[in-house]
Amino acid sequence: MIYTLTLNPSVDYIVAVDNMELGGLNRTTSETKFPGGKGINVSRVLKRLDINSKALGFIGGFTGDYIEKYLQSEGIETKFIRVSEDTRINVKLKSNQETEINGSGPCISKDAFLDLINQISHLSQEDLLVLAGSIPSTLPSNTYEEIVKICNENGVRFVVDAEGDLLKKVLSHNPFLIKPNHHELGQLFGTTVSSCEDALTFGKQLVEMGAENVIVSLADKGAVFVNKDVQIISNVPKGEMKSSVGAGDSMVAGFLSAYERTKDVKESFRYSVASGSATAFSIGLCNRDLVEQLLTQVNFQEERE
Ligand SMILES: Nc1ncnc2c1ncn2[C@@H]1O[C@H](COP(=O)(O)OP(=O)(O)OP(=O)(O)O)[C@@H](O)[C@H]1O
Ligand SMILES: O=P(O)(O)OC[C@@]1(O)O[C@H](CO)[C@@H](O)[C@@H]1O
Repeated sequence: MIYTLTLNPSVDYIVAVDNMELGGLNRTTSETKFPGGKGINVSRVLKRLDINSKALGFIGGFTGDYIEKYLQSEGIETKFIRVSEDTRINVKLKSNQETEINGSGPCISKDAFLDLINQISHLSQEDLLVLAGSIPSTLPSNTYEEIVKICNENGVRFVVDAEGDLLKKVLSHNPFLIKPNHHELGQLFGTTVSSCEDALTFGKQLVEMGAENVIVSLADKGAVFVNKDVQIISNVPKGEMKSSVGAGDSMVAGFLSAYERTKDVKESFRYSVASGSATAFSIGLCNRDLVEQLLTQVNFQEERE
């Protein structure tokens, strides 16, 4: 079973404003809301690609109720731990540019954290855990490391989609898959990554540091895949960009969905790119029809064994 863990879920409130004026009264031209948080997005896209998963994490209050009911209405199994404060609301503002305001999220008590550790301890070799997103400030900063150590003790494969130190510290524990974007990759190495060639160079280093499979996304510039056997540079499909929220998470879900079926990393990477772009071309997350339509536009420009 695939489990996704979202330590800090959100209700994503996506609003469009023409010519946003800071300090003035702005009125929306459209508004919509969805359950969010990176792991939850992975579960939602997996479901659309016909793969079941169970969503774990902390939720609270009316926003937490909204997320749980929404996921259940989509047929996604959940086993959230309740906390006393409300789950955060993240504002995604679409105007001349995309601007995001992410909340800091509820306080997580020691007991709630121990409940989570207990859940993770019950996963087994047949399971895969996706750890995605930021860690609430009330949890220790080594929370991901603590969780992946338990995974390794029990033979559970895990995927990490997180930034900076969170990602760096799990590398030596051998994640099955990581997916930094080019900014995050640059941050890790104290440099700027602006081309697919650069991304390949640093992606290879992440493999040497312990990651089994690495995808680096570079928004409209392409994407790269690296593991110990193969290095691939891919284009990304062309289309009308609607909202990039969840595009990276969709890449993780696209990869895992195809890997579950084929165990073929090249095919899984093609699905990953098509799923990322399908979400970028949608308000909300991608659907299966668009992913399959875009697959025909994913071309590997370079492939080295
Ligand atoms: N302008 C675009 N045109 C086509 N595809 C795009 C575009 N922007 C993003 N994508 C698709 O989305 C994927 C992920 O984009 P990006 O590199 O922005 O990841 P990210 O920063 O992790 O995303 P997120 O916004 O979810 O944090 C890309 O690999 C690509 O498939
Ligand atoms: O604050 P975090 O945990 O880093 O990111 C949370 C978030 O921005 O990531 C998702 C998109 O990837 C959104 O659904 C959500 O609002």
